[in-house]
Amino acid sequence: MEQHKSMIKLSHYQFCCYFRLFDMASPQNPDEYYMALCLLISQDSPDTETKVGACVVNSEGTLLGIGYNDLPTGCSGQLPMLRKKHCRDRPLDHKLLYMCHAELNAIVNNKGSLKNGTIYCTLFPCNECAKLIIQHGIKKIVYLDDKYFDRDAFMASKRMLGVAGVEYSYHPALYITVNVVEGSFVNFPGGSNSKDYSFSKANFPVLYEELLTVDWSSIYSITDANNACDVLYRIINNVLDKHVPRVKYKAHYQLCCYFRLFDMASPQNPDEYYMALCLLLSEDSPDTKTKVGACVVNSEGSLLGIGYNDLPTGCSGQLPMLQKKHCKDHPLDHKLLYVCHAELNAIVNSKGSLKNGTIYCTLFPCNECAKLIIQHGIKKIVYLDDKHSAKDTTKASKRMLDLVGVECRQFSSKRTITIDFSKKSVFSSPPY
Ligand SMILES: O=c1ccn([C@H]2C[C@H](O)[C@@H](COP(=O)(O)O)O2)c(=O)[nH]1
Repeated sequence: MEQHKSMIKLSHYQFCCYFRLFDMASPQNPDEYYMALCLLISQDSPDTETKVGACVVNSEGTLLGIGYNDLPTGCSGQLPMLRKKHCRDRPLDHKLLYMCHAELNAIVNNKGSLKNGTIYCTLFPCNECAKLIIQHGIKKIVYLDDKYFDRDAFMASKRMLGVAGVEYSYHPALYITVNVVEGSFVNFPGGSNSKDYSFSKANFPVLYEELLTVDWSSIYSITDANNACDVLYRIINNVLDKHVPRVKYKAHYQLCCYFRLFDMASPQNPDEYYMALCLLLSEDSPDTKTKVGACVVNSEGSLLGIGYNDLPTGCSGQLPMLQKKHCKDHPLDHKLLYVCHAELNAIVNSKGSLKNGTIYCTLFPCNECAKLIIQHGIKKIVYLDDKHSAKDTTKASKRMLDLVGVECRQFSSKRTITIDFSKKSVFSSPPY
């Protein structure tokens, strides 16, 4: 039997495990399987310093969404991606103002319910991602790296996750040696600090056949491990495209009965109607200084989601809501680390597609909300107040929204609408 043998030392754990995707509908070791997928996904990130991958899995163990850190859809190559030290004089060019995190992208990509699901990520989620995770009902995080553990955003994240009862566990990394032997088996024997994988032709026919089509000689000649990884990555991607659906979509349309209370399918003046709703919603916010309301409407004008600024679900009364000036000595008690913005809540609450839809909000959305708005395909923002217009976060938000052509319109009206429950009526000043 002719034998072609290739030994490739992989410094990237992902390639070895990723092979398992081909023949395993329900992975024997889901943590390892999905973490390998995250690592592969992370390779697509344009961030040259920190590439992050994430995927979300529902309560039944089905993969529902994948994502990596990237600029918002439509912004690639048109926004700066600088580290803080490279833009000291130009704070508006800092990449973190614009970058959509891998976790956000995996969650936004997902089309099913994530209630009681799991998120896998190569980096521990920051506080903004933790808000999204909690609001989506995800109950477990498996992560690989925690390199920013001492930053406020990450300490706040753990604090919130702990209060909300989201479990998180560390996944140990492995280093693997790949060994391919044509004609008999594909073997992934481990060295020290690694694990053995053996794939027989009988058990893994698809993978096996595909690997035999590879010109391994081209890989023998590659001495540099990263180049070898690139070659393998391309091969795997080709095979994946043929054999494995990347994301399983699951439609989940359930409109909240609450919306029917208003009983107006197509309001005469949608902007006024939805802004009035936002103002009503904002009244429920526990933030005593700035109460914000938001709602999202799909491309056909149907109301799909509502929200106001509040602590993540399950955290009320258990996390601080202090203004910056009241927690100078305790920066970890600052409300902005924890509060889920009204826009985020409206988007997360919504149960249908927001592509080409509109978001109504009482305050101009910040950069974090703008990322969510763009990634969800929302094309119009109607806002009432722009009191934070001088902040970098608002300027960065406008820069991104402008770039991708999201229309932003300020709503104004001199009208007064009074709802009098005792008289069971609504009074409004002209013209209605
Ligand atoms: O786009 C936005 C921006 C802010 N919020 C919320 C978050 C906070 O609860 C307040 C802002 O507090 P200030 O004391 O005015 O800084 O508004 C939001 O929901 N959406």
